[in-house]
Amino acid sequence: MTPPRLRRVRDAEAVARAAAEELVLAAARAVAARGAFTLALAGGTTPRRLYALLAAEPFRGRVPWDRTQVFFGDERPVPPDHPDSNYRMAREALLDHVPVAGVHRIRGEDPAAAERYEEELRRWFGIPPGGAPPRLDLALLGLGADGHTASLFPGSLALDERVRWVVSPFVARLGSRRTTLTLPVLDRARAVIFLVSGGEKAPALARALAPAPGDEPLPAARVQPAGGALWIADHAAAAGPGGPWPA
Ligand SMILES: O=C1O[C@H](COP(=O)(O)O)[C@@H](O)[C@H](O)[C@H]1O
Repeated sequence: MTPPRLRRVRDAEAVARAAAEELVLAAARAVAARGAFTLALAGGTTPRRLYALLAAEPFRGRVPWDRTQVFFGDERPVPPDHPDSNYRMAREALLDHVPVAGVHRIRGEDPAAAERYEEELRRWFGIPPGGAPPRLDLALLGLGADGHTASLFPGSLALDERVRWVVSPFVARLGSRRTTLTLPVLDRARAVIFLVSGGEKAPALARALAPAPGDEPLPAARVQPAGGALWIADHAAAAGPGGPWPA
């Protein structure tokens, strides 16, 4: 397994900028190799700045949007216009402003959201029943202060899912259902980038990158793509105990 890499940058703005540069490179590589760029967006608070940066020059002009297919890592159980919707956040910050080739939202409001999204992935990637999970070119992820990523929360049975690509676990601490890509899909991604900003994330980041012996791995640390995940964190988030981490 390739170990995770950590890039420490000054602040939330620098996290967004570094991630945008990585995204431009991943997109160029994907389009050169396969003619399309498949991207999974993260929800939550941290990636909004990245999306806003990508929607404006110079980044807007550096991404081959007309070859970009946008997917989502997770979604709340709400309709697309709800203030909690990951899709709405991404649409307002980015998708309304760039000419993407395709947007594949998770229908969080639909009780069959997971089955429908798995079918959508299967159809778009042209994978027959029983085939291996899709290989996204880039999956963007966040880190919750509790160590969750996408909607894979600590203690969730969804973390042990090996067959389904998308599941809708009930998250007891939220008292609601979430829909999320599973580890088999996230681990197949050609590149995975975690965006982490703010001191409240420092203990989780430290535990994810440098777990104490015998520590139960946090959900975010269980994402282990073949090429190793890149963690981009600001100084406040990277100030936790346990370093030095692989850089
Ligand atoms: O990967 C993700 O992480 C977040 C945690 O995000 P935060 O920046 O709001 O703390 C998660 O809740 C989100 O839905 C997800 O895609």
